[in-house]
Amino acid sequence: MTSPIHVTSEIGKLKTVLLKRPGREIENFTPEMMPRLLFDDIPYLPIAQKEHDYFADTLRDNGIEVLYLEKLAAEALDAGGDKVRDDFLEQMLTESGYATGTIHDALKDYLGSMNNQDMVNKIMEGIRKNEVDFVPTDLVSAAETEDYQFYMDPMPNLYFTRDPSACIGEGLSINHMTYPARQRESLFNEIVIKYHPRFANKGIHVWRDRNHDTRIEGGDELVLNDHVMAIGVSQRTSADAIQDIAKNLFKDGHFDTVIAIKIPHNHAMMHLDTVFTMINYDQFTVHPGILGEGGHIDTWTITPGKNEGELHLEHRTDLKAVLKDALKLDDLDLIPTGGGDPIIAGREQWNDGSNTLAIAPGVVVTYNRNYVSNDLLRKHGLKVLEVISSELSRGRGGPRCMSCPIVREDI
Ligand SMILES: NC(=[NH2+])NCCC[C@H](N)C(=O)O
Repeated sequence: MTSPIHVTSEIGKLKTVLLKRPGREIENFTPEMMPRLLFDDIPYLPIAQKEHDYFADTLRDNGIEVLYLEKLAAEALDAGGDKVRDDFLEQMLTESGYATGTIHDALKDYLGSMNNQDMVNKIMEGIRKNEVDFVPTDLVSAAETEDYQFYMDPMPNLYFTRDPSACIGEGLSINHMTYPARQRESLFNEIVIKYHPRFANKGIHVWRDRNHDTRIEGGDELVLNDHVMAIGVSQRTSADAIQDIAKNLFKDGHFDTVIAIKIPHNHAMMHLDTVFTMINYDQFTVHPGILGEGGHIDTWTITPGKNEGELHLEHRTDLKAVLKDALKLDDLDLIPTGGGDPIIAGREQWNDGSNTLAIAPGVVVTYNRNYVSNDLLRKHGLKVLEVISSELSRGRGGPRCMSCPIVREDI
């Protein structure tokens, strides 16, 4: 039986990818909510959808099957039946702050009256107080702050499907994410893997599930080849989580090396893939801003230790040398975002100029607005497919963030 998930590199010909078409959730908030929701602006929904459809069409035109999270989630609930739907709803309400109580009951009635697709869409876009038929009379619900508009917050970051889960080999990680704004997202991935007919009971290995306190996000998880991963030590991914997943990958998978790369902990560079991506057998994009004096950066090469369950860590600071050794290459082409010019690099990195999605070795999808980086990629021999990006980029993520590869051909 071939596994429904198969990802043994960042660059192998992409066959199947998971996207989320931006919906009402990306505009269902006010400027005051932006920092907490990890957005820098409020996108204009019709244009964001147009841009996203253009992105999806670009992938389809290149022979890639596009799946949508919102559709898979509803189909998973359809297949799971009443008990699965009820458990999912309870879990979602609990994680939204309503484990019990009259608001819980009112929200459950409200969502419970919908079909699965409407319910999924509604949870994603958020629930305003004024849309639920409910007058609080008990002390706890009456004490809820009146001026806050939402019972359940929107989840505008869902179109960054890269982050709540990551496919690795024939398995995946279903992630406990860092900020409350995104923590509920991976519940959708969990039900898809457990109950969607395409994935359920197919022997998919979950390298690490969402029931953890330590945090990891897919934007930090890069599959370099069938035995080497790079994982960012970042604002979103902790060292503990990296060591935990490394142990599981070494124990039950075909992986023997995890390179942990420490990047600055800030919003513009929240994940490794905002500053570093693999785009060909021996080519990478690198944002010059992550390299310190002399081009150095902290890395730890993690390999299995002497005894079962132990890890061996080697600290090194020459990224190029570390990658060359791990990938057994004589040379490497590290292509600097914005050509290395500090103003252009800063500007283009902010709009995800380093966040390229490879759909085959040497073929990448990028945002058209990063024209300096795009030209440079072409000069380095890459085929660059540009997609439109005025509204999508306001969420601080590019083509790699907006896509979760499910199946790639081996390299
Ligand atoms: N893989 C990525 N770089 N994803 C970008 C996620 C952006 C999103 N606004 C966040 O802060 O979480």
